[in-house]
Amino acid sequence: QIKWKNHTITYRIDQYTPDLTQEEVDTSFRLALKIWSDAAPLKFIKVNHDKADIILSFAKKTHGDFFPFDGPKGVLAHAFAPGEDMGGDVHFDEDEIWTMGHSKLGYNLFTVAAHELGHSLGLSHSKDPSSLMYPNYNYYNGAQYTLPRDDALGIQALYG
Ligand SMILES: CC(C)C[C@H](C(=O)NO)C(=O)N[C@@H](CC(N)=O)C(=O)NCc1cccc(N)c1
Ligand SMILES: [Ca+2]
Ligand SMILES: [Zn+2]
Ligand SMILES: [Zn+2]
Repeated sequence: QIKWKNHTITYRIDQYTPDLTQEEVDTSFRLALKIWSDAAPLKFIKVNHDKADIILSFAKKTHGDFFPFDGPKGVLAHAFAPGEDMGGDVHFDEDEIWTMGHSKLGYNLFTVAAHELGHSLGLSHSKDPSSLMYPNYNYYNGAQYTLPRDDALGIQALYG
């Protein structure tokens, strides 16, 4: 199983989005990480300039890996499974409109980040339509969100 050996995992935010304030992006990511550290013995530490396991950034179209983004809609973000270098990194498609609340127009950053970080931790897609790791986007409110059972079982199987 591909997973992080060390349960203390560092993360760094390299590129922000003009759609939200830096504070809103930091909060969305912190809440998304908390979903997972509440379900398994994991500790996330934010670093600013040092080496980090998980690097989060926003990018458009071709952006330095073999998975160029596709403009508005379609692919919203992608994440690499645990490992060295790009392993664990998360890229968000800057051509999407990133939101804090629930707006018809854009995509909720917390929700997408929570899903992507599942991949960064070693989870793949789930067939359970109610799960966070289900392939298609469903909005979840970060403030009162609890991880669905299928995802909790998944993360426990890796790090429990
Ligand atoms: C083949 C992959 C690169 C697709 C890509 C994905 O799954 N990234 O993790 C993705 O952006 N999928 C879209 C599919 C779509 N456009 O509905 C998505 O919403 N993924 C993020 C997401 C967010 C929240 C919940 C769930 N279940 C999925
Ligand atoms: Ca897109
Ligand atoms: Zn990428
Ligand atoms: Zn996914």
